[in-house]
Amino acid sequence: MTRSSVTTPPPGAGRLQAAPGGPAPGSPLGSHYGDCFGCGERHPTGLHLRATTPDGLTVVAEFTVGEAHQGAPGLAHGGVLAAAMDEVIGMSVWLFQRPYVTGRLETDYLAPVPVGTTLHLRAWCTGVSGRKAYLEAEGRAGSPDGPVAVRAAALFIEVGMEHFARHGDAKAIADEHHEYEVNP
Ligand SMILES: CCCCCCCC/C=C\CCCCCCCC(=O)SCCNC(=O)CCNC(=O)[C@H](O)C(C)(C)COP(=O)(O)OP(=O)(O)OC[C@H]1O[C@@H](n2cnc3c(N)ncnc32)[C@H](O)[C@@H]1OP(=O)(O)O
Repeated sequence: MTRSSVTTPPPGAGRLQAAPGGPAPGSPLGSHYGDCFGCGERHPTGLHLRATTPDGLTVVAEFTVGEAHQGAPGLAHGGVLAAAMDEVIGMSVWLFQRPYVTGRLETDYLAPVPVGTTLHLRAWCTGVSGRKAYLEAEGRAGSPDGPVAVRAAALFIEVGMEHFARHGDAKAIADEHHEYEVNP
């Protein structure tokens, strides 16, 4: 992965620790919002990512490229592939058990991805420093050990739940997140 200094953990960055109350190895990771383009089950043309954590420290998910995801005829749009990487990395909020948002996302495109291809996505954390989390992801075509078609490196920033209330739809978030106080 070609990554910048912004997405490279600084010396002394900590490792991701399994958070108390976090998902057990083998657990499915839920959708954070039903209308989310990445993971929402209600979204008509979204990516419909369904993720699990094999070990409590990484996220795996699948995304099948559909007609609604094209850029060039018959091929996935690069922005849609970036969204898939953003989403599988973003699913790590369940591992951290804290809300994070994308600060920076860097993407390498290694091969075109035809409509109908299932991308096997995996994301992992390379370091944590204060509010900053450094994460990487890859998408392999056809099977979990298929050729890597997309890679990404990201800087995610921890926010409070009030971030979503202040900038977004507080009621929609509260309706789906009874476990958190959205507007403290
Ligand atoms: C069990 C858990 C439960 C979770 C439940 C969640 C439910 C809620 C629903 C949803 C979840 C999330 C959905 C996931 C979807 C996939 C992820 C996305 O697509 S997220 C959307 C796209 N991203 C944004 O919209 C961010 C927009 N940006 C911002 O809001 C701000 O810029 C923010 C919060 C990122 C930072 O703003 P500041 O004011 O809080 O903090 P400052 O001081 O600016 O930054 C903190 C540190 O980070 C660095 N930083 C921030 N952005 C950077 C950047 N782009 N490049 C380099 N450094 C950056 C800064 O330099 C600073 O570093 P120094 O502490 O000084 O060392």
